[in-house]
Amino acid sequence: YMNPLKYTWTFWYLKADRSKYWDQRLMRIKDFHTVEEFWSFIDRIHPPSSIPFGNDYYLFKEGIEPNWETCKKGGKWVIYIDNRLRDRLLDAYWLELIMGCIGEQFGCLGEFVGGAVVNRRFKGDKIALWTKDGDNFEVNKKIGKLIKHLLKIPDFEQIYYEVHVDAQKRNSSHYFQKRITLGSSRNF
Ligand SMILES: CN(C)c1nc(=O)c2c([nH]1)N([C@@H]1O[C@H](COP(=O)(O)OP(=O)(O)O)[C@@H](O)[C@H]1O)CN2C
Repeated sequence: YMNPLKYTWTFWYLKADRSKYWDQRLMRIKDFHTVEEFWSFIDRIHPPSSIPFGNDYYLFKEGIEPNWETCKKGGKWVIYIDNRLRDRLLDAYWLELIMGCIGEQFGCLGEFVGGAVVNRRFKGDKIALWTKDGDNFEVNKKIGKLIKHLLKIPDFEQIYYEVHVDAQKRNSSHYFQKRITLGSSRNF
């Protein structure tokens, strides 16, 4: 007897390939309806720490494509992984976050969750949780606190919320627009 998931989740993979447009590089890989299906897949693929730089993993609810167009009203909590700690933290954070998603650890706030992302980047890896309503400060703040709890991120470590509208506008002049910051700044 298989354990059904509350939602169906879809795994996407994005390969770094400068010769293709971004949306042509995003590949839908597999849907999961049960816990067993999900873990047998996750156990078989490379962990984030061993995929090439420039590649991404996405685990999103079925029907929600992991792109700004589909999620235009939304935003994302971003966790920047310190390069010195990437070998220890990247895989651990990713597993905690995807377990939190499929395991409905966000409780009634789960309906606001779109999915989880890991960006493998030479300059520094990132993990993100996309939420559906970029302007719902209360909900997003509660979700941010749950992320820190689930991933056991120390209080002083900062995580940031950015809305996709700002991410789209970002270029050399714009920096990451921190709509919400959770965590006390290091320099007290
Ligand atoms: C429909 N469409 C084009 C489009 N639709 C999208 O939804 C979308 C993009 N483009 N993205 C492109 O990737 C670059 C890196 O973002 P990054 O988040 O990987 O972060 P890095 O700067 O590589 O660390 C973004 O600057 C953007 O060019 C990202 N993205 C989500």
